[in-house]
Amino acid sequence: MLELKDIFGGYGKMTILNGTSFKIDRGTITTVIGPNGAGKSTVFKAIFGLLRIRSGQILLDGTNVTSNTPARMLSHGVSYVPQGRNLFPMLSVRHNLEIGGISSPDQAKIRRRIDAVMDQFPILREKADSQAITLSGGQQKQLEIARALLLEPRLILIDEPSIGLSPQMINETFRTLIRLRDEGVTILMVEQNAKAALAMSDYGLVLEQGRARMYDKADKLLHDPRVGQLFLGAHLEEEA
Ligand SMILES: Nc1ncnc2c1ncn2[C@@H]1O[C@H](COP(=O)(O)OP(=O)(O)OP(=O)(O)O)[C@@H](O)[C@H]1O
Repeated sequence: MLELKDIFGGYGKMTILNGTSFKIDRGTITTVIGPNGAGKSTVFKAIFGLLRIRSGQILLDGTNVTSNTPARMLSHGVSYVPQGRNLFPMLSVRHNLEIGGISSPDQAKIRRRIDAVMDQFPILREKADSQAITLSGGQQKQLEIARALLLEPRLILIDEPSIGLSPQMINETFRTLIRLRDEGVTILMVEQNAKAALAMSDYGLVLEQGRARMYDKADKLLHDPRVGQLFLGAHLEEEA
C-alpha cells in the first residue's frame, strides 16, 4: 500500500534519511522501532509532506505522492497523529474534533463523521462539552486518534502513542488501533515501547541511521536475538 524508495532527506545540511526504503501492506499494523535519533519521526514527517526530501519516491497504492503537502496527503486518505499532545487544551472535545474536519468542503458530512467517531469512542460523547485539558492522558490520545479518523483515512501514521500513558491506557490505545486495523485501516506506528508494540503488530521495521535494516513479521522480530539485544532490553548474556 505504501512504498518508500530510497529516500534521502534531513534538516539543513544534516542528512537523517539515508536511503530509506520499505513497503507496508494494506490492513496491517507495522511498528517502526530503532534507537533514538534513527530518524523514525523524520520518516513520518517525510511521508506526510512536513519535510521536503532531497531524493527518492513515496508511492501510495502506486500513486506518486512524493513531497505532497499535508493537505494533499489528507485528501489521499493519510492521517498523521504526531508525538506528544496535539490538542487545543482550552477548547471542548467537540470543537477539537471539528477542527480535524475544517479542511473538508462537506461540513454536513463532517458533522455525521463526528457523530460516528463519538459512537466509536463513547467517552468523547460523554465529555463532548468539556475542555480537552480535563481529559486524562489516554482519553486525550483517543481524542487525537478520533480526530484523525474524521476524514476516513486508509492509512494512519501514529508517532509514539504510548508516551506518558498508564499501562492500562496504553492497552486501551493499542486495542483501539487493533480495532481500526480490523476495520481495514492500515497503521504505521513508531513506538519506543518496542516489546508491547511488536506484540500487537503484524509487522515490525527496524530503522537505524535512517535506513530500514530489518523488516519481518512482528513476532519474528520480537524473538530475534539481534533485536532483543539492541532494542528490547535483553542482555547479551541471555543469548550465550
Ligand atoms: N526540526 C529539526 N531540526 C533539526 N534537527 C532535527 C529536527 N527534528 C529532528 N532532528 C534531528 O534528527 C535526528 C532524527 O530525529 P527523529 O526525531 O526522526 O528520531 P527518532 O528516531 O524519532 O528518535 P526518538 O526515538 O529520539 O524520537 C535527531 O538527531 C534529531 O536531533
